[in-house]
Amino acid sequence: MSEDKLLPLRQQIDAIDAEILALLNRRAQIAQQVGHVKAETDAPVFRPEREAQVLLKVAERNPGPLQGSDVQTIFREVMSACRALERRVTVAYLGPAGTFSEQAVYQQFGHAVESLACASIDEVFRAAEAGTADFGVVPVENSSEGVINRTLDLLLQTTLSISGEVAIPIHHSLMSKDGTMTAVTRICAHSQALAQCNAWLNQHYPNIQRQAVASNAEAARMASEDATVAAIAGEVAGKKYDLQIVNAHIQDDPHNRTRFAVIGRLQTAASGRDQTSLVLSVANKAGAVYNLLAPLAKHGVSMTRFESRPARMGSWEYYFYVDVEGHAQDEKVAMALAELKQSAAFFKLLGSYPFSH
Ligand SMILES: C=C(O[C@@H]1C=C(C(=O)O)C=C[C@H]1O)C(=O)O
Repeated sequence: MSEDKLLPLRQQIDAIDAEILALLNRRAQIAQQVGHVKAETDAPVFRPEREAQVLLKVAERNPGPLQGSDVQTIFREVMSACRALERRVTVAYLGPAGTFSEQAVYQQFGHAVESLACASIDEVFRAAEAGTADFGVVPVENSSEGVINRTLDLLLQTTLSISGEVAIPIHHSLMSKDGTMTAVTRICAHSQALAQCNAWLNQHYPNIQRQAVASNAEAARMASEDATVAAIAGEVAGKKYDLQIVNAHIQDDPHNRTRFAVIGRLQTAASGRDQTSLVLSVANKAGAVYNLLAPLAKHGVSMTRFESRPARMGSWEYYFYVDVEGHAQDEKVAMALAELKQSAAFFKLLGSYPFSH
């Protein structure tokens, strides 16, 4: 009988689990001591650069057979639980619960956090600015649909810094109460999700009405109460509202991803593999943008992102959202930024944080 063979293997697993448990709690005791040291100087509990280094190291050292990314998931939660012994940080996000924003919170902080659902991106910023939350998580850009304008506008004004970045794959599913489309007369989702599934919907359900609602989670809630509504949402939201999947992964781009910024009062220290975000503008004259960016090339700093937004002052002027490789305190980045600041009409450092892709 296979049970006879399983028993000794399971006994070995039990013994290993006891060792893991003891080691986890030894780690937790040290984290508590770290917490006491930090409390003496009112130092920040969450240190994204240190957590990024720990995650990088475990993936590098991982001998297998466990996959590196799975080992990182485990350690993210270990650190989250250890950190919660120092203090449980509060993180505001664009709610309701079950959205991809909530998933982004857990991807950055693990599950041992207090997550605070907010009704709008503005409210996430306000919560972090007022100190109701230690951090906020806001969407910045979707790989299919482009930037989230409201976030870019608020980053321009805020006193907060970007202290981290999370990118998560966005997989949309079509879901209904009974897993069929028989009774369905309306497909509901956030306008971004409808746009990201546009070609698929045109092909499969060209005659069913589409309705944009406040969030995919709201669409899922509606579908759970009304058999004539199908929702497009992530599977987490579907589970939360007990929906059945009609079709999984219906987004037009299989690599669809959204980047989120972690915003807070913390200015993240260098981890060794970092990225820096800034906003610039120049006077409206020939060659101005070219000249503006020259210091980056001069100091060998790579630009990884360049996005423009109209300044909305009636003139055709733009704000440029630029990401560069490295930390603002790295020598060559510091020199390039000092020169950029000199020549730009407007310069704002949004923050430096661990590189996450
Ligand atoms: C233990 C610390 O505090 C937190 C928890 C960490 C961990 O569990 O490894 C790492 C960084 C901090 O976010 C620390 O700063 O070293």
